[in-house]
Amino acid sequence: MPTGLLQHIHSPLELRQLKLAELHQLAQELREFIIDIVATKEGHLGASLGVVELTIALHYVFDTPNDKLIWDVGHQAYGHKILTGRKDIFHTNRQKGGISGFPNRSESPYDDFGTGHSSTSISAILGMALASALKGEKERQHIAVIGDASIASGMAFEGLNHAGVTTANVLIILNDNAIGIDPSVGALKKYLTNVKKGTARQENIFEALNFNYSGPIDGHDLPGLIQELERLKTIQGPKFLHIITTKGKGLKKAEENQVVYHAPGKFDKLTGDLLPKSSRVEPPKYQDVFGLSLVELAKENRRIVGITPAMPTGSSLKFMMEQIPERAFDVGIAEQHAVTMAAGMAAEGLVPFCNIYSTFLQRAYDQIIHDVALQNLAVVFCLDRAGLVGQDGATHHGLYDIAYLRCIPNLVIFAPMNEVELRNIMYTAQLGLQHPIAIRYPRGRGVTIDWKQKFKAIPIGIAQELKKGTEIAVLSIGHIGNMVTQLLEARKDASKIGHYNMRFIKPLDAKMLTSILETYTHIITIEDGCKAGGFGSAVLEFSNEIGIRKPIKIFGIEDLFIEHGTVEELQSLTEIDMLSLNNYINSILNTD
Ligand SMILES: Cc1ncc(C[n+]2csc(CCOP(=O)(O)OP(=O)(O)O)c2C)c(N)n1
Ligand SMILES: CC(=O)[C@@H](O)[C@H](O)COP(=O)(O)O
Ligand SMILES: [Mg+2]
Repeated sequence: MPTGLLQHIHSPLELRQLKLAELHQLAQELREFIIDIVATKEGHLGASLGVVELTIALHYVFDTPNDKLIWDVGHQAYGHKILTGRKDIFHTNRQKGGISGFPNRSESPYDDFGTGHSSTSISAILGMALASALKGEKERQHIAVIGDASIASGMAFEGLNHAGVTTANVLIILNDNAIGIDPSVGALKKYLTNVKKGTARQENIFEALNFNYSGPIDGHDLPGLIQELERLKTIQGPKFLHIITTKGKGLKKAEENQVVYHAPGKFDKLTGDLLPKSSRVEPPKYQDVFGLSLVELAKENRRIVGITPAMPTGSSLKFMMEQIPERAFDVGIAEQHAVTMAAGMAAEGLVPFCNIYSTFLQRAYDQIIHDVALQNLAVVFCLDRAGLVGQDGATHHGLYDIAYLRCIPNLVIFAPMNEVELRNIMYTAQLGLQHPIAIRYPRGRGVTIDWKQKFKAIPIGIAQELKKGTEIAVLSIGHIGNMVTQLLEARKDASKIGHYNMRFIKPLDAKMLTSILETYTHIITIEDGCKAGGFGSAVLEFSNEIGIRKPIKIFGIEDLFIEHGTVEELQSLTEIDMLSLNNYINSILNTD
């Protein structure tokens, strides 16, 4: 429980009663409180620690929630949540049934706009400012806080480009800590560094875009920040404040290792030391199987290139960036650019492995269709974090990729059941595939300790019969198939149940599916993706088309957004878990 000044703050109203001289103490208490909770409950640490002073200053100066405030990405909004009435429930952050790790309109009137994906804040705040103007609410202030990595994204530029020719009352605050999750990249990063050093040769970009620019100023100097925000409050039209902060500020370890402490897991709140992980030998993370296998393949095949939009660590493309830097590209938070750049490379005969989290690829949909699939360019999409991702929740689950990709002509879609299949499909994809391919795999670990086996090609469109049965066929796609295997191993009547690892969502294995539909009385499909338009849907369509109709039960995610929790909790909530599958099988076989 917080003590001191923080214990009395239940909303910004109480914050505004404090004297300026007391705010420094409040900042210290807020930092300690964030560290205290995140140390045991986990979450995004560095970004929130870096904006403690800014958060206090914004709620001190502006009339929130009447004035509008948007946090880009929203992973830095822990202080905001704590100061706006959620201090007592902050320990439920990212837990099932608890508050979200990101701003969420349904959670608080202070969360003006839901975020999670980056670079949306400028467009959203401009929309709100234009709406205020149309409604005659002339006094209302509109503020967006955006990081240096997020502002480099195309969508942020689109917002700036428009805002600059309006008279909208917006204040864009660039929180420049020179890092995203990994170090920021690109020409804009260089430009911002030059501005900070006073050596920028060009006219100020933001002034050129018609913003009233101020800064750079020290984002940890509370009195200075407050003074500047008070001044900007009196200026009408588009304004831009550039502040410099340190990610992880106030926890030495987090300042020193900003990549790890972006989201460090559990740590000692006093020393900052990460808590030791289990010493058990575990299967590798899928992301590492991708990253390490890509290096192996790229050493043999010089046409292979790797691409990540700002996730070298999360995707493990960092291994290739370290070992073969000339062929591995971090393009910044620029999913659309990443996809079209991959298309360009494929057009020139390279084999681009474009690794994008399933949820972030949503942003590059037209690029997949128009730039890749329509021209049948052999880009290899590696979709990490496909399926339920856990505590990041609704903004980050990768539940839609099967549905949004399945309708695109030319595209092959594959989901590995384990690490060996991931390696083998990567191997297959660089052998001269004539089509683009999407390979979807989940967050977390696989199932195979001995995963580094010799590469073997996987024939395109061929599924795998894992086990024959007599009555029910379970058709699984991807990693969730391991849960089916486990269940069948535990059932005494397993001889009645067949299990098929379908591997390809597209093209479906028509021969095997036909034989399954002819042989079994009941079909079950299971996937960690949305039901609508998903893998089960594809099986239903197929059965309808060939005119062999059997009862087909689809296990997948209903037409609802799924909040946060552990993956296991969410699987059970969405009934794609072992118990639900077991119960359904019992209901068919009349057993319990
Ligand atoms: C569209 C999109 N792509 C990637 C991400 C993953 N991501 C989350 S935070 C982040 C870095 C943000 O850096 P910055 O804007 O500088 O904020 P900071 O963490 O430094 O406060 C990235 C790449 C995302 N949330 N949204
Ligand atoms: C805020 C954000 O979008 C990322 O930090 C995301 O939480 C990363 O997810 P992983 O932990 O799965 O890499
Ligand atoms: Mg940053």
